[in-house]
Amino acid sequence: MSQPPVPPAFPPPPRSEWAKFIAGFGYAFNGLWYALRTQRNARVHAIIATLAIILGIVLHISALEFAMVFVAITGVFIAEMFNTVFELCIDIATPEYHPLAKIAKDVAAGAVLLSALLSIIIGIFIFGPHLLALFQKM
Ligand SMILES: Nc1ncnc2c1ncn2[C@@H]1O[C@H](COP(=O)(O)OP(=O)(O)OP(=O)(O)O)[C@@H](O)[C@H]1O
Repeated sequence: MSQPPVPPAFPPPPRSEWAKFIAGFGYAFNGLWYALRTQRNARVHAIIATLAIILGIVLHISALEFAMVFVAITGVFIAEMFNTVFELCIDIATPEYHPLAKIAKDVAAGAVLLSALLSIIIGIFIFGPHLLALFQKM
């Protein structure tokens, strides 16, 4: 009996090295979009990041301060995306309850929490003095 055609596990490899390089960006943006689309925390980070950037513009923070704000924003996103990767890998490996799966997911979530706390501290150090100066002027 003839077998139905098996779909390729991955998209067929692009031809040239340049096409592979460009396709790599496409895959990376797919990953970024997946995280924003499916992860509630990533969307909350995106809203807070936008507000922080607007506040930075309004308060005229320096270029170095902006650089720190972007480091904090990117750090939280990177942690959130790795957390998503771990969750997906754990769900593939252990769809049922497993105490080690629980620990792995909790540790990954802890890393996101840590990066969020760090960004709050950075935010206080950067925006605090500007907001204080603003209120003293009033
Ligand atoms: N397979 C499992 N075995 C044991 N405990 C699990 C398992 N899957 C999830 N858990 C527990 O449930 C918690 C939440 O897991 P879940 O995968 O729903 O993550 P989440 O934080 O809700 O994900 P999201 O970031 O998508 O909202 C984990 O931190 C872990 O304590």
